[in-house]
Amino acid sequence: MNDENALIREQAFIGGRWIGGQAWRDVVDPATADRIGRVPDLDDATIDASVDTAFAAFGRWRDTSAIERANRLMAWYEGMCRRREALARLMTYEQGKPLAEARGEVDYAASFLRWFAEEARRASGTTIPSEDPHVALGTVREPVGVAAIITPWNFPMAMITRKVAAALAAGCTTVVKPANETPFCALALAALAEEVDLNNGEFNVVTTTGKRFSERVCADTRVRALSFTGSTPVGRQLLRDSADTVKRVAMELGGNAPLIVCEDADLGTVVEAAVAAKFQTSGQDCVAANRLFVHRSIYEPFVERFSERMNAMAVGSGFDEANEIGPLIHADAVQKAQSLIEDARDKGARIIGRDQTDAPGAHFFMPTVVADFTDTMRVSTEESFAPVAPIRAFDDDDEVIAAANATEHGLASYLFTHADARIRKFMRSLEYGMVGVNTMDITGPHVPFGGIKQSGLGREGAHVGMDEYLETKYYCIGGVPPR
Ligand SMILES: NC(=O)c1ccc[n+]([C@@H]2O[C@H](COP(=O)([O-])OP(=O)(O)OC[C@H]3O[C@@H](n4cnc5c(N)ncnc54)[C@H](O)[C@@H]3O)[C@@H](O)[C@H]2O)c1
Ligand SMILES: N[C@@H](CC=O)C(=O)O
Repeated sequence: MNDENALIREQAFIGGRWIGGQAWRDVVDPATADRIGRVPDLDDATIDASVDTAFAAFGRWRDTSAIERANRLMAWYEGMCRRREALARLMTYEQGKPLAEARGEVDYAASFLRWFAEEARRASGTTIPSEDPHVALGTVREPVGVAAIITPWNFPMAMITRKVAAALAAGCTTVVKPANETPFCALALAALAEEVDLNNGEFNVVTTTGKRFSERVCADTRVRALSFTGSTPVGRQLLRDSADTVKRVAMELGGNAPLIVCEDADLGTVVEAAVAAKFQTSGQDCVAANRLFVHRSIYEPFVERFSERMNAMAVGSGFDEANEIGPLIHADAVQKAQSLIEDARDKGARIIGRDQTDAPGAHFFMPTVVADFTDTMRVSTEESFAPVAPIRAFDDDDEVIAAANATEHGLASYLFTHADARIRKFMRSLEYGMVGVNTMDITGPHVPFGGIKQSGLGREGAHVGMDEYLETKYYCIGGVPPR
C-alpha cells in the first residue's frame, strides 16, 4: 500500500464508530481526475444522530479537568507528528498541493493541537472589586456547548484543527463537516483522534452536503456555536440560518488581499516574497495576494522579474518534488481562471505567461500575470483562487491605500517598504484584519487570524482563539461575612 493510502477511511466517524450510509460520494485526485475512493453522503437522520452524540458527550467532556483535555490534545498532536509523511502524502493525493506545502500544512495543523493544549489551562475568569464589602463578584468561563464546524478544501487539515482544538480545549464537543473534495484528510484526523481516546463523541466527522448539514445543525437548539471557514456568499447564508436559534457564530470568509510594493523596497527580496504570497497552494489561499500594486518608478522591472520567476515555476503533480504549482481543485476553478484572464485581456490588460496548452492536465493552470489591471476588470474585485497575478502601478500613498481598500473584503494585506512613518500610515489606513510588513509569512497558531468587513467575524488562534467557544458567567455572592 502506498503511504498516501495508509490513512484513507471510507466511513464517517460518529461517537467513535465508523459508519457507512445509503448514498455515497466519490472523491477524486485533482491531478488526474481519477477516483480515489468514496465516502457516505449522510442523510438528515444521521446528521441529527451526530448532534445527539456530541450533545451527550458534552455533558461528560465539559466536566473533565483542563489538564485532561490538554493531555488528550497533546497526544493527538504527537500522533500527527508521528504520521507526518503519510498525512502529507494523503493531502497531496486528495487536495493536490505540492508535497513540501502539504508537509508544511500538516505541521501547521498539528501546531494548533499543541497550542490549544497549552491554552486549555488558561481559560481563567476574573474577580471584580465589589462596591459592597458583603458581596463577592467575579466571572467564570464555561464552554458554550456543541459546536458545528464547516471547513473548506484548500487547507483540509489546518482549518479543522484550528477550530476543533480551540473548541475541545474550551470543553465543547464538535461535529465537523469537511469539504466534499477533501473528506479523507478529515477522516485521517479522526483515525488519529480515535487512537488517543477522543472517540466518545467529542470529535465527530460527518460527510454530507453543506446545505443539508447546515439546515439540520442551524435549526438544532442544542448546537450553540457554528464556526465556518469558506466563501463569503455561503457565510452570509449561514449567518441568516443561525439567526433563528441565535447561535454563536465565527466566520472566516473570502479575501482579496492587496500587496503593495513601495519604491524603496529591495526588488530581489520583494519578488521572492510576492511570488510566494501569490502562488502558494497554487493561488488557492484565502490570504493569497490577489492584487499587486507597485510604485511606478520600479513597476516595469518588477513586472519583468516577477514574470521571469513565475515562468520558471514547474507545474505538475504535487508528488514530484520539483513542482511548485499543483493542480487546481477541479475543472470549474480552471474555467474561472481562464474567464478572468479573458475578461482582463478584452479590457486591455497585458497577459504574460506560458501558453495554457502547456498545462500538464485538464485541472492545471499555467501561472499568469495580468499587467496594468484596472478597476473595471473582474480580477480587481473577485478572489481568483488561482495562479493569476494582477499587477498595476501607483503614484502616491493615498491613491494606493484607497485602491487597496476598495473591496468588500478585509482579510490579509501586505506592504513592502522600509520607511517607518510610511509603515505606520499604512498600518492605520489599511482596512484589513491582518497586515504583513516586509513579509508574507504571517500565520501561525500564536497569531489572531481573521478578517474585517465581509471577510468574517471573530479570530482564530492565539490567546483569543478559545473565546469563540466560551461563555462568560458572572456571579454575585451576597451575605459574605466580615473578616
Ligand atoms: N478566512 C479564512 O480563514 C479562509 C480560509 C480558507 C478558505 N477561505 C475561503 O474559502 C473559499 C474557498 O473554499 P470553498 O470553495 O471550499 O468555499 P465554500 O464556501 O464553497 O465551501 C466551504 C464549505 O462550506 C460547504 N458549503 C458549501 N455550500 C454550502 C451551503 N449552502 N450551506 C452550508 N455549507 C455549504 C462546503 O461543502 C465546504 O465544506 C474562499 O473564498 C477562501 O477565501 C477562507
Ligand atoms: N493560509 C491560511 C488559510 C487560508 O486559506 C492560513 O494560513 O491559515
